[in-house]
Amino acid sequence: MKPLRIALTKGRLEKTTIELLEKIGYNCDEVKNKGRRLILPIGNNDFEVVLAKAADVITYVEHGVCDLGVVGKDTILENGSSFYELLDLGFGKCRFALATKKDTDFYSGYNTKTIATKYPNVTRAFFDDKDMDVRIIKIEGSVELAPLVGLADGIVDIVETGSTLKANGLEVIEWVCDISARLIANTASLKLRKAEIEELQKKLEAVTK
Ligand SMILES: Nc1ncnc2c1ncn2[C@@H]1O[C@H](COP(=O)(O)OP(=O)(O)OP(=O)(O)O)[C@@H](O)[C@H]1O
Ligand SMILES: O=P(O)(O)OC[C@H]1O[C@H](OP(=O)(O)OP(=O)(O)O)[C@H](O)[C@@H]1O
Repeated sequence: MKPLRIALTKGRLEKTTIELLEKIGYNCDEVKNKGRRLILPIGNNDFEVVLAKAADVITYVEHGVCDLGVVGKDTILENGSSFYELLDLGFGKCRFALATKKDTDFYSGYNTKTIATKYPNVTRAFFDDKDMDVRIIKIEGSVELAPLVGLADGIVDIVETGSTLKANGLEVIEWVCDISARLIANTASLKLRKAEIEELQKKLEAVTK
């Protein structure tokens, strides 16, 4: 049978994911020495690893070309729908927050507020929950800039240590939700390759508790 294929989010989550796979006994030397290769074997050809941008991990898993994925809850909330979330892997911990310039009374006044974010769907759901109409502007990065240059009244963004907010004179006015890395599975793979997937899930569970 073909090895199970796992899509891993490259960047911030990459190193810890590889460390976890090594901790449960799979040799990841090929991934660590990948060069420009995009599909790598791990273990004794037990799995194939694909390294992809976060949102693409979900696309590959949803389309069934990858059986499993490791991706942040932020990406799942923003993009995800038809796959199973199997496990909270307990790393990549950060939070979504609503932040503004320090000492701003964000909720005062009757004018429609403008929010800049990389995560328009998460932002829409957050304000819908409050029955609050906001204008959302999609930004691709360095979201903290938007209130500083006068583009937005606030931002919804990821906060980990809080140092980016602090360095730019911004503060959290409300926490939106917690984020961490998750193991996800394609719905058909979970039925067809249940035993193999459950075995991996159990091993990961044992080291992430
Ligand atoms: N401080 C943080 N900022 C952003 N993401 C974080 C942070 N800490 C943990 N994460 C998690 O790491 C994941 C990957 O983040 P990373 O910045 O590597 O990629 P990205 O968000 O796609 O950004 P880029 O477009 O710069 O590659 C996020 O989706 C999130 O789950
Ligand atoms: O609370 P902190 O520890 O400061 O981390 C949070 C910052 O890190 C992320 O940005 P990233 O470095 O991914 O750059 P980006 O803004 O270009 O996406 C996030 O969007 C915040 O800006």
